[in-house]
Amino acid sequence: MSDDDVDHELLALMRQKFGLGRANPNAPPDTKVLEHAQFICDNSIDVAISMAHTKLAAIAVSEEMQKREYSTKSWSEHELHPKAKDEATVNFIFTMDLLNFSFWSLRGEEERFTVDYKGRKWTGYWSLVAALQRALDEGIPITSPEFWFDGEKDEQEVRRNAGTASGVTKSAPWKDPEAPRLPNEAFNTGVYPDPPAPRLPNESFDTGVYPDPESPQQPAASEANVTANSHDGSIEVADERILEDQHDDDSDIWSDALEAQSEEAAGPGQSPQLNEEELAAPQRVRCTEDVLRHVFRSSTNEEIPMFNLRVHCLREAGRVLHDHFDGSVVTLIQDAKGSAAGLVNLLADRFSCFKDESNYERKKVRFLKRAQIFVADLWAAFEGEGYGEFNDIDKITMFADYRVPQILHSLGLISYCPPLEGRIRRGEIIESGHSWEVQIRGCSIWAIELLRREILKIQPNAKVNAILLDFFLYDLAKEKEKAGEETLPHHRTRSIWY
Ligand SMILES: Nc1nc2c(c(CN[C@H]3C=C[C@H](O)[C@@H]3O)cn2[C@@H]2O[C@H](COP(=O)(O)O)[C@@H](O)[C@H]2O)c(=O)[nH]1
Repeated sequence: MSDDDVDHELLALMRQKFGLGRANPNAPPDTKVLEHAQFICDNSIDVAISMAHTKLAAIAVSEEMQKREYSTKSWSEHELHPKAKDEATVNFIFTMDLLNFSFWSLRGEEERFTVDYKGRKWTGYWSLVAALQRALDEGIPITSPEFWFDGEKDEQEVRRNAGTASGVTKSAPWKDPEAPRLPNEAFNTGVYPDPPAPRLPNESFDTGVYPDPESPQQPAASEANVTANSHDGSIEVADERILEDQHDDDSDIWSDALEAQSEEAAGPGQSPQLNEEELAAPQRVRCTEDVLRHVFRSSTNEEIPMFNLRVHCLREAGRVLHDHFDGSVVTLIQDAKGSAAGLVNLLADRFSCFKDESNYERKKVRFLKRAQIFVADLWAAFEGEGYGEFNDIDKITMFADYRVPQILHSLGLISYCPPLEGRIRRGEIIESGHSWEVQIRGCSIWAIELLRREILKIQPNAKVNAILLDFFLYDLAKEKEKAGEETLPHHRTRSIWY
């Protein structure tokens, strides 16, 4: 670091020591996400924003949004989104955005995690929404916090009865049901130990013939999984195959635990069988991992990505809501007193699984993607009224996921340095927290802000904010993907945050 570089850590320390720049307790809440996005963009060397393309996109995007009459109403028009303006919808949206991350797959369209619902096959984000709707149709109360909270106690009882708690090797502490928590550094780095790699196709076990790792459908050698070593916080990049071997080594112990609870999956698309009592009275079903595997069952060989961590998110949210918000999401919303930024900060402060932060140039930066999209989904679903009424909704920024940066790149608003573009084009995983990932996320947020400003320059009365721009561009990205118009693939980072 050269002499004239600002040492942000030292600056923050001096401010704290001399009470300078201390947040005014009466100031309106601010998430700092937009400020940090501008800081990242101003200091990015691998990702750039094109103002020329931003100005052009402002014309095209505003015209298309006007043509489609794009508004908060568009949210409820999606087939799978809940329509009622009630507390059940609040709970649905909270559950959805608690788990709204990492749906991309190393597998082809036929093999990737897929949910069959209402006669259609749903993948990606929509597979999550479909799985939740399917569970509710089956009478499983998957969107109620007390269900997740009570399930944690049930789970420990089930495992104690199965006598597996002591049997799980310490080499994978996150698998040990008695382990108090995921390693703290996992929350700090955002890199979580991957759940056991998906099992190989069943026929491999029957025939003993395993797919040739070099064969085209296998992930490229460089597409690795990233796992956090829970002992020293280091990041190990393990090849997919190595991870599968590890999984096979541990799987006896791990699958013993599951078998102790119920029959193993009867094969692709079949979940562990719920017992007659559970099937007859699903509303009394307990939220054990077995039941969650049933909820998130796939019609292919791939289970929902990062299953363990999704369970962890549900368990933590159930505990925090029970301990601090009377077990109610509505109470959580009311505690924010009508402030969108206040609700985002409340989520980030109270729920570690919403605390989506990173470091850039020795400064802590906040993205808070799922906390922000929760507030945005509430605002859109309730059309700015009732549980969706906020006095500062325009403080919400774009949600730094992996899909919108892809369309921003295809529209020319953002561009990548050749090594980064090459890595994305080859589909190689970028470690969570890597400078490249932080630059993509920060510059995408700032690009949407610049786009919003350019639209208001040409249409001062446009009803547009970062949320509607983001929703519109996400939907546009999915339309392009469906039409096979994808250009550069999205960047791949296995992350719990987005
Ligand atoms: N920035 C942004 N990211 C979004 C969404 C949505 C869906 N929002 C719905 C609600 C209103 C809109 O009209 C949408 O219909 C999902 N995601 C993220 O994308 C990824 C999933 O991608 P794929 O694997 O292709 O399904 C994953 O990180 C997920 O968290 C969005 O709107 N904005």
